[in-house]
Amino acid sequence: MTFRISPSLLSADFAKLGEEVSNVLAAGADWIHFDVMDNHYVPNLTFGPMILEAIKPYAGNAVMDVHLMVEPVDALISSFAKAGANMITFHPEASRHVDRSLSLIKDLGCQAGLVLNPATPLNVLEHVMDKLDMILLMSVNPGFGGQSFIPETLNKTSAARARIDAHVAAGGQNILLEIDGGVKVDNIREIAQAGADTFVAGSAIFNAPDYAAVIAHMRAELARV
Ligand SMILES: O=C(CO)[C@@H](O)[C@H](O)COP(=O)(O)O
Repeated sequence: MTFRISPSLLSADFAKLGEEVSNVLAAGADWIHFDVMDNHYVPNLTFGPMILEAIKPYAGNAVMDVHLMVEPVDALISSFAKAGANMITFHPEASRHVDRSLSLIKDLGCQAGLVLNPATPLNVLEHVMDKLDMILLMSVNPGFGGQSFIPETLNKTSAARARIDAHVAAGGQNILLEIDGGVKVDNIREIAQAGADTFVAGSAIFNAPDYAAVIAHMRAELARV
């Protein structure tokens, strides 16, 4: 399996975001995870599309993995697609018309995903599997970096993996499975063994003095899966 590491800029130094993007990619990251919080859907406020546009040149060809923690979603989907997002994910609770929001993302030329909070059941995926490029399972409640991984996420990850495998076996497209929250060197292997292939890590990488060393450690753990 191919694994991807997507460092969350939420824990980066906001005073030098462009440099942080270049540095973490040079340190071996695959994607850049861009957490958009609106102080409405979640109790925190981060960045908008103008910031994404400003940092995009620092990312080269790396996927800008935009996680919308906003409500409503549709107007911002368009703004972030124009600003350079490659993957756009949103929470089903935040869209009145989930199928329409997924189509909007695809029509704008981006990849689309749904994000499930720890207490959101997998059933919400049932009628939209054909439209998904990625499922993002939150392993913390959204809004803040630096929280502890919720262990029940491992069972949910296995169940999501089983759904994806069944979908592919029935002739459907592959769907990436990303986990976000409390991902560290010491739990990434267990999360991968449960079925994840894409890992968001914020504080584990950006709070460390040597990004490359942490990413190399994570990859070494993933190589043991
Ligand atoms: O979306 C979120 C939080 O809402 C995450 O992306 C966190 O930013 C991950 O941070 P760590 O738990 O890895 O520090």
